[in-house]
Amino acid sequence: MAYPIHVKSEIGKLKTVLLKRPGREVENLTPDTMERLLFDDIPFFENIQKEHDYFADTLRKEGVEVLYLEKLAAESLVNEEVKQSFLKQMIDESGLISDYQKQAVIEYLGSMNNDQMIEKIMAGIRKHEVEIPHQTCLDTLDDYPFLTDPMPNLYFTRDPIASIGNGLTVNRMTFAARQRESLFIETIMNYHPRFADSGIQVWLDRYTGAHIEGGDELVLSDTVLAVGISQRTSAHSIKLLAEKLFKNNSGYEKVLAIKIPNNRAMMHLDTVFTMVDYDKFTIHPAILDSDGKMDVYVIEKANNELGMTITLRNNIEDVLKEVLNLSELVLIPTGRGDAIVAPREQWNDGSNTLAIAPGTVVTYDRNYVSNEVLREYGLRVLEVLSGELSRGRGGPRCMSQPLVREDLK
Ligand SMILES: NC(=[NH2+])NCCC[C@H](N)C(=O)O
Repeated sequence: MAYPIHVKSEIGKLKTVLLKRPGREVENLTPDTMERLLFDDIPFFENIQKEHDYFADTLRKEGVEVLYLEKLAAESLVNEEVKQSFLKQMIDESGLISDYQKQAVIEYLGSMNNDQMIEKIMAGIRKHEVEIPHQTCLDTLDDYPFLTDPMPNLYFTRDPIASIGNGLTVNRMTFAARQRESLFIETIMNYHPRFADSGIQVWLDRYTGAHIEGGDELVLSDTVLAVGISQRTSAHSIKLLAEKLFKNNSGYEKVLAIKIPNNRAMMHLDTVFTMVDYDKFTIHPAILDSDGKMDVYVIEKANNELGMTITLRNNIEDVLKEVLNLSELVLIPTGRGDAIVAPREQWNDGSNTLAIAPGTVVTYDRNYVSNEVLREYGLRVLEVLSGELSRGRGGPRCMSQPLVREDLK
């Protein structure tokens, strides 16, 4: 049977991917809100859309089926009851204070067709758009222009979800700015005809008591995962994920919990480390200490009381060789490891490659040194436009969620 989700590696030929075209939500960023909404600058709208279309076309030309989150979400709400309960939950999670506000917003959105409604929820709702009874109540009087916030990070489809084997994690995200994103995913998985009732396993849901984001979740093989302990993913959530995978015949038997620095530039593991071929990885040198070491906790399925053993190691190269049965392995340094080039290109996601087949990667054109190094190592590098997309601090891996990859031979 063909599963709607089937991802057993980071590099198997990509067959189906989930994207989100940047919409009005990025036009609703302002200098006052961008930091809280996790942006470092305001993108030029027309160009960010063009660049994203170029990215999608690059994938299509390589034979990848491109699905759009916004379209799937709208198609999931055909049933009126489903639509109403989705709307209610979305509005409950949108930070509105009074019931009057909530009711007025639900009525406003409910009067639209499903495509418009999804677009509007994602874009955010300005105060002047909705007439609210009892407008004099204090909670609508401040200067803040939005009733519900825009969700400008939606084009980073990597994060609210992670496909693992024939299942997924629907993520409880760290910052309020992104938490509603995974409600779209949950709704699609439960109600879209392509996914509903197809036996997809949910390894963690968005109500899990610990946070995790897909940028930290790397599927190294059909038995091994790597998960970053990062600004966005807690060690506790990795333990919960390992437990769930080990107990439920997922096929996964090892999880590498990789500790990375907690800062803006390196918010997720995939901003500093990605797999690009059977035996090749990109790595940002700044995650290694002066001896070239870092903390890697190897979590293995076991027949003990915990159901697992946990061993602290510090040589990532040795650990990767062992768990992937490789005699040799290449770590390719971002920006050639240069003290200026590496941090500069990493900032614009020079380490954040999307592998679409073993040895074929999609990268941002601006990171020309890192791209050159990848080519020197024999990789096929497909460059995409990055003037505006990069302002959201995410690259090709962040902007894509593989749903189906071919198994490796
Ligand atoms: N997988 C990733 N590295 N995603 C990058 C997400 C960037 C986004 N602005 C955020 O801060 O959440």
